[in-house]
Amino acid sequence: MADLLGVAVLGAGHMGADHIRRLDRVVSGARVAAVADPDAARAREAVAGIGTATVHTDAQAALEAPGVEAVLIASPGPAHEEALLAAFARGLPVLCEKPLTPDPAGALRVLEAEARRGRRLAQIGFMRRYDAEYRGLKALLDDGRLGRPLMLHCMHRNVSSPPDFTSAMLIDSSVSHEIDAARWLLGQELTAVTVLRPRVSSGAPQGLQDPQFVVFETEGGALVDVEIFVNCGFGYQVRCEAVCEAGSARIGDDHGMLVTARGAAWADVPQDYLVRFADAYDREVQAWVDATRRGEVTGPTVWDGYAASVVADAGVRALESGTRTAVELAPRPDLYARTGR
Ligand SMILES: NC(=O)C1=CN([C@@H]2O[C@H](COP(=O)(O)OP(=O)(O)OC[C@H]3O[C@@H](n4cnc5c(N)ncnc54)[C@H](O)[C@@H]3O)[C@@H](O)[C@H]2O)C=CC1
Ligand SMILES: O=C1[C@@H](O)[C@H](O)[C@@H](O)[C@H](O)[C@H]1O
Repeated sequence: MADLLGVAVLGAGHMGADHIRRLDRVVSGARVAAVADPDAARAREAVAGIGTATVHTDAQAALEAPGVEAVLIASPGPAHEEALLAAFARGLPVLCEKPLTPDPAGALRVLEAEARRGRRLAQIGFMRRYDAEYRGLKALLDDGRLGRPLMLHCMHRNVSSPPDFTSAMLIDSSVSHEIDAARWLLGQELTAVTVLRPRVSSGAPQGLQDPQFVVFETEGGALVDVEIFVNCGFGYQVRCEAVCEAGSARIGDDHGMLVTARGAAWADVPQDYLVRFADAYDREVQAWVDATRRGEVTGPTVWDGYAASVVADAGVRALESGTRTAVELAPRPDLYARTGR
């Protein structure tokens, strides 16, 4: 366990650069061995000062670089399938940012490739499972004190969306987190989705259906509603309230310090996910490094990533058609044993 795990990071943009900093300065047991980004200047900037990292414009070259033992994929979603399959072919353990792939067909190919190998290689980057508040809520629901969960009311707001963000991406990029969180919290698959279109905010870029109101049905008969609003302008806010038979529990109101003075009260509101979920990303990457060094793979599975892609795809079709859309999952391979209620 003395040697540091050599990690190749694919993609040195917003998330990739943050994970490179995290691997270099926050988590223990790992080092950045290589980075790949078609934008070489961005890759060089992300590893400035990290003497051990080689820089590549091609992902394959980074996987083959000296000292690479594991891969962190932080390239855009459409590049994930190729990177995952290349890592699997080399037997390299992977932490792959969400989404597994944006399309269900690609996600199924990745699922089948891992299942064919007969052992897990990839952890999917659904970091909310490592957030202290989400973990507290999960523990409370699992211990049964509140009775059976009936509904989840979720809220997901971003200050602004990146350029080129589409109406579909509100679901397959942003709501993908609620899809995974709901499946995990409830221990149930999502079976159908309906998307309602509130009036569009004047703060939304031309042509973007923002906000949206998404309703999921679960196999156990619970309902999950999600307000997704990615150009709210005022803060990064993620909340979830579980309403159960014998009580309710809500997370996401934690503002740190609340100041009261002169007849008013105020608190800082985080402006983006890198602040709100900083601890969750740190725990996620540390857990991945620790498990990899033990020769294990833990955390969200490729099945979880596949299910999220299928549900999100049904959500995008529901947005387009305006009708309730059923979710159809492929049979679950034995490799991904079912857990939860
Ligand atoms: N877990 C979370 O909360 C978040 C996850 N993400 C996910 O992280 C991934 C990256 O998102 P961002 O960093 O925001 O995007 P970004 O656009 O800031 O960066 C992506 C980088 O990947 C590079 N790239 C493009 N094709 C590549 C390839 N084939 N191989 C290697 N690099 C390639 C681009 O040049 C760019 O530098 C996405 O999957 C996104 O969904 C993004 C934001 C938050
Ligand atoms: O994953 C993320 C982004 O890709 C997505 O675009 C944002 O809406 C989410 O808040 C963030 O966590």
